[in-house]
Amino acid sequence: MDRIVIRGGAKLSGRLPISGAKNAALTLLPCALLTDEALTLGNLPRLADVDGFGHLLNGMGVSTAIAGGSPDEFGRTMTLDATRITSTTAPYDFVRKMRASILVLGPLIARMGEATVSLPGGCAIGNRPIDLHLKALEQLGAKLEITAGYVKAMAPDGGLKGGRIVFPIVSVGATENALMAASLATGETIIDNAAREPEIVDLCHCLVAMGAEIEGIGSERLIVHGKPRLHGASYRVMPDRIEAGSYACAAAITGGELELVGADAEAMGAILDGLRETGLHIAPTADGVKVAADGKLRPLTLSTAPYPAFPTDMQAQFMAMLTLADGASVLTETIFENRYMHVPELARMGADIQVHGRTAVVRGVDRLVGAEVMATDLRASMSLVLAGLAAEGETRVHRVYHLDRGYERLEEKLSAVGADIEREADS
Ligand SMILES: CC(=O)N[C@H]1[C@@H](OP(=O)(O)OP(=O)(O)OC[C@H]2O[C@@H](n3ccc(=O)[nH]c3=O)[C@H](O)[C@@H]2O)O[C@H](CO)[C@@H](O)[C@@H]1O
Ligand SMILES: C=C(OP(=O)(O)O)C(=O)O
Repeated sequence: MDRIVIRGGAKLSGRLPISGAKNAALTLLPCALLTDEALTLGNLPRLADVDGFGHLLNGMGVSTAIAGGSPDEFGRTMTLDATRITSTTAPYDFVRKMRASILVLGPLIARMGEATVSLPGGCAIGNRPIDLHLKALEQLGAKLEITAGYVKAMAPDGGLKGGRIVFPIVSVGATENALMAASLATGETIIDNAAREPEIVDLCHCLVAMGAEIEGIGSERLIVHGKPRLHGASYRVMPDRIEAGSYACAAAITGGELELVGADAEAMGAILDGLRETGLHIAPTADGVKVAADGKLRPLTLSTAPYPAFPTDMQAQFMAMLTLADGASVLTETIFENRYMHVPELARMGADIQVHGRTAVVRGVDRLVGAEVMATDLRASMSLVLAGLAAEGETRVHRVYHLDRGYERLEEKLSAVGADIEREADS
């Protein structure tokens, strides 16, 4: 299995391109199932999850053609054609590797009247049930049956009907499934307590480009006027705010300066606020956002919560950065119950972190020391890379496949701005 080897200590500086957003891509790809015309998605990041989703759709009879994308370019354009859907099943093997596979459920039942999708089960960061996805689809008239680890969903005669969905807690994925299904349902659907993440806004804009009618985009109440059919469209995936935030942390932890080319500052509100609080200078540029460290990092207190608050997907990277701050930081994780798997690994590099339930107290230390560390999930992996960039000596991050789910050619991007980092393959 590949490893990432980092010799820490280099200050990063230069221009670093930001890829299309993984979490937007993973909800735009299943939109292809909503129409018998072609959907072309540009700026798709080259990630294991995007490839995996393409293969899942191929298994359903969707053809995928990739245009452009020479090996030295970032991003690709994919045209997906779901003229004939030949299977409405998402098998266990896909869903267990990529939870976002559950996002085929809404589109399939809306267009085909049926879907059989493996239950995803838990994962390294928590339990992650899908009850809210299922309840939302029931509000649109779907009949559900759970057998042998699969959820089998059927639409009533005449298809899904608009309804009222009130989410008891904010869920990104359940809001996405509800939006896609409601776009092809008969009549009006009101979704209350909808997630407001920028990736949801991206999904709404793509659905509108396909002929959907949605009111309240970006708010917690979405009103969808269902259409009998949607048509093809061309849509460009938004920039990845989590990737951009992660590389901003890389500039901060190495005392460097980076221009994040293509980053969208507007979508990064709470992330940039947090970075500013640590003392990082942040300025918009014509091409993106420039971030520059200025002396010792200041500690901070933050809590993860749904957008527009601080995202759980940035908690591990901030924690790595704050291990070298001048004082004690307090981080509280409110979204996933088990998202501190990086703590013992950071501790092996000299970090001083105490976890009490959902809260972690990070006391800044003077230095980190390189070590062999094990990545447990995507953002935990990035936190170890960040620590490695600042640590004395060599860090080897094992189980790199997690990083390949969410960071397009990480070692290439980082070495181009001065990091001493390489991928070591098994001989
Ligand atoms: C592919 C993608 O976009 N993944 C993101 C998405 O995941 P995902 O869509 O899975 O996350 P959710 O927003 O649904 O999860 C939020 C919380 O709701 C709970 N929940 C969710 C669904 C449900 O049916 N029942 C339930 O109890 C979850 O366990 C969690 O505690 O949003 C998360 C929260 O911003 C991010 O960390 C993930 O990177
Ligand atoms: C948790 C994440 O993704 P997923 O929902 O795809 O597991 C993430 O991107 O940090």
